[in-house]
Amino acid sequence: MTLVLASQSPRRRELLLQAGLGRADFRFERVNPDIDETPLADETPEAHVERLAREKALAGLSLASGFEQPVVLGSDTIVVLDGRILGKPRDAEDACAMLSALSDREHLVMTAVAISDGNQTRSTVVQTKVRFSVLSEDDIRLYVASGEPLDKAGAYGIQGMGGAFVSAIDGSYSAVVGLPLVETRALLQSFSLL
Ligand SMILES: Cc1cn([C@H]2C[C@H](O)[C@@H](COP(=O)(O)OP(=O)(O)OP(=O)(O)O)O2)c(=O)[nH]c1=O
Repeated sequence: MTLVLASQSPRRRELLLQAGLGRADFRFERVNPDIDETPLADETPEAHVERLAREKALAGLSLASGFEQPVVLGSDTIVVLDGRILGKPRDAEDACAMLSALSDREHLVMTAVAISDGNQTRSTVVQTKVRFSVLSEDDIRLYVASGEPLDKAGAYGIQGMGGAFVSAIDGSYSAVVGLPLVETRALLQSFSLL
C-alpha cells in the first residue's frame, strides 16, 4: 500500500512527517485544485468541512493510479464564528474583516480528515475552541501586511505570528494547524497503514 497525501498544504505534510505517520513507501500527490469549496444550501459547517475532506481524498485517488495500492488522505479546515463559515480570505480586505470579527471572541476551528482506498472512505471531524485577545486596527493591519493570513482559514496561523493573538485553546492544536494527529493516526491504523 502507498499512502498518498492529497494536499498542497506544506503544513499537513510537515505534521504527518513530524508525527512519524509516514512509512518508507509514503508518497505525496497533489489534489485537483479545482475543487469548489462553496458551501451547499443548508449545509452545516460540520457537514461542509467533512464533505470537502472526502472530495479531496477522492480527487486525489484519481491522480494516484500510478502508485501501488494507493490510500489517499484529504483534509479541510474552516473557522466557524456564530455558525458562519470563514474559509481562506479572498484578499487583504477580507482578511482584515475576518480578524476584526474574531477579536475578543471565541470561535471554533473544524478540521476534517478523510482517507480512501477506493473501496471505502472513512472520515472524521475535529472541533477545537480558540479564543482571541483584543486586536487593535493596527495589530490587524500589520498582521495582514505580513502576508501570513492570506492562505489560512479564518485569516490566521496559530503556528505563526497569529499565535500571539490566541489567549486560550480547548482541543487539538494540530487540528487548528490543519491535521488532527490523534484522529489521523487512528484512521491510518484502521486502514492497516500503521
Ligand atoms: C486556523 C488555521 C488554519 N491554517 C490553515 C490550514 C489549512 O492549510 C488552511 C485552510 O485551507 P484548506 O482549504 O483546509 O487547505 P489548503 O488549501 O491550505 O490545502 P489543501 O486543500 O491542498 O490540503 O488554513 C493554519 O495553517 N493555521 C491556523 O491556525
